[in-house]
Amino acid sequence: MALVNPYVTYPKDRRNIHKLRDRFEVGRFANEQLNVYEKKLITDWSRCKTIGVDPGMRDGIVIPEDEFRIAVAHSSFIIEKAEPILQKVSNLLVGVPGILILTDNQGTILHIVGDSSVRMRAADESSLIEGSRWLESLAGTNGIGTAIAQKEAVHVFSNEHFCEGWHQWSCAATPILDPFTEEVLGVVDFTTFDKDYREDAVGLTYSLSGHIKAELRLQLELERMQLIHSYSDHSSRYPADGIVVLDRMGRVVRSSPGIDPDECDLFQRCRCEKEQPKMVQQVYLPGTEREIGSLLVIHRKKPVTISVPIESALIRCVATFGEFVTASENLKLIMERISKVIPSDINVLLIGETGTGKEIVANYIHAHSKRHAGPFVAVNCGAISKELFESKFFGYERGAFTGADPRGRKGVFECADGGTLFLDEVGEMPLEIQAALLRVLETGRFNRVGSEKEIATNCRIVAATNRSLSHEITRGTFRADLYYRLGVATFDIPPLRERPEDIPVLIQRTMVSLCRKHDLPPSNISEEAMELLTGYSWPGNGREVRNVIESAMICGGSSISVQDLPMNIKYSQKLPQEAISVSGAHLTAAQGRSPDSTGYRINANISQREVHLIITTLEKYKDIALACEALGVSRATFYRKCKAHGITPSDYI
Ligand SMILES: Nc1ncnc2c1ncn2[C@@H]1O[C@H](COP(=O)(O)OP(=O)(O)OP(=O)(O)O)[C@@H](O)[C@H]1O
Repeated sequence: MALVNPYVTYPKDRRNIHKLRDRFEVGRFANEQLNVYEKKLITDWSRCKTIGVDPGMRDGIVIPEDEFRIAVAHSSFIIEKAEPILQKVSNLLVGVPGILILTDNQGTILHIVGDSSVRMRAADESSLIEGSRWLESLAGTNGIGTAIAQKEAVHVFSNEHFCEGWHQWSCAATPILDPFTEEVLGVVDFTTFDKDYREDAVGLTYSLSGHIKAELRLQLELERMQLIHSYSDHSSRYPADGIVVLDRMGRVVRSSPGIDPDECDLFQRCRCEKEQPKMVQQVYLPGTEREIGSLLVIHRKKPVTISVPIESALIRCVATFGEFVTASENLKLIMERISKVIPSDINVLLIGETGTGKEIVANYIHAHSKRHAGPFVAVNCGAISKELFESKFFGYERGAFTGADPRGRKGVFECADGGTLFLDEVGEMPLEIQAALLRVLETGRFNRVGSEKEIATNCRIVAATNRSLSHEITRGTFRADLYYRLGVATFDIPPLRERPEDIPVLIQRTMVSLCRKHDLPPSNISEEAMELLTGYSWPGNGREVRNVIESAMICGGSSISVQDLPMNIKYSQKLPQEAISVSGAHLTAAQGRSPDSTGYRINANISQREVHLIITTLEKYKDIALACEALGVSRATFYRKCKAHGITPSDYI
């Protein structure tokens, strides 16, 4: 805001203004050479005349009391900040015959401080009191109204005022602007009798307005942060709906992607054509009763719900651990505990169903450990034949066996030297190999196949399994001593069905990453499709999410609807919580954990559904690898499930 307004920059001369006003009244200024200041006065007076302001006005317009109360409530946060500032300055202006005035953006006087005799005469002679309104359209050219109209600092002196009733006053005024939007929020005015006119008065209002604006900035920043926090919080609580948060002035601070605030009735007016919010909440400053804005939950119009890529609040409330994301409070705690053991270099065992993200957790451990500059070597123990185990793990010397690389080869222990060795599906390891692995873990040394020479190894082991190793120990298929060596720190990664809040999160993440991978435009997902996806039990966890979304995106283009989902999801029904936990127990049992020890029954319906799913997928793809991919399970899991259900895959290919 620059001090360039002619009301400020031109010297005040009552006689000249008087002459100009006479010529204005008889319309004799048309052909005259007027300077910028005179032109400005003529323009402003003409505007007042055109809109019908009475130049003979002697009393300001006072609004009804209840209207004034509303105006005060509406500007309470400005009053709160401005009042102490004006009071402090007024205390310093001892003996100065003037009053400091605060108004709202409608020119309503909210607060007056200063010389009591000036204040009294202003009230008596001009109704210049709290509750009077000074917009230019009501009171003609005047300090308050003209500062609002021109959004600039002004100094309206004596007979520069359009109405005769204010000619005895001199009013310096500066608008208070919103620190973020630069909209006028109110005005600071300094009024004296015209005989006490002080050129520096406008400087006073200018600096007061700047001071108030700075205070408001701090306050609004704080409120904005709180409003955004409420938005994030509600977005994760109502993932299927749209959220709009408004600040205390009713301005939109944030709205969910796909929700157009213009399409919504943000103030819930009756008989409104626009979308009515299904929930409205006031937002308060924490620990206070101070209302800082409101939050609206809006039912999303079908079919579009979630847009990708988005800066969604849901995503924002999600914790990320490298590639691993979760909105589940329980899983966040587990991940935090994992983070704590990373610096210690101890071996870590991760237990969780297929596709729960164990490998990305292992990667996270490596990337954040002191070994991060070393190699990360992942080995799927379930995919290596018994015969090749030794050579794969320990390497072999030249000519060790027929068909081997004639130059010899390093095993994974050597490859992972100085880094992390990730042993996936460690529960699938044959007993003989377990003994060899245990030896290496105990001694830190091994021999290549066909060599007498011992090699030292220096790697951290992160192992993963979807089996209950304690159950395997009781069955005698897993060595207890190896279990204790591997599982110095053991963590359970819960399946997706036990943390349904992660389903939309993984869907969104997957859509964003697939958009990037396939160079696709941002995609949407219909509400019905989203409902089916969130109600599904995801036996293949994150991997299955990826497969389903990838094929749906390829089929459905930029908008995924129910018809793009696979049959098993399309015809799945949301399972009641009880059934979901039974289903969990069933899958756990199938993976080797004891159903008896957990006391769960196997639900025959769910078992049947799994059988149906495996068979129809096999019949559709006629290929085990493709069927595994479509189901989102590893080959080992697939075979385990076939075995558990007595299915012979070759019967259906
Ligand atoms: N919480 C998660 N955050 C991000 N991606 C996830 C998450 N959970 C699973 N995924 C995704 O699911 C897929 C499978 O992840 P990963 O291979 O790490 O699972 P796993 O538990 O090791 O499976 P397996 O039993 O076959 O070893 C990956 O594409 C991964 O990106």
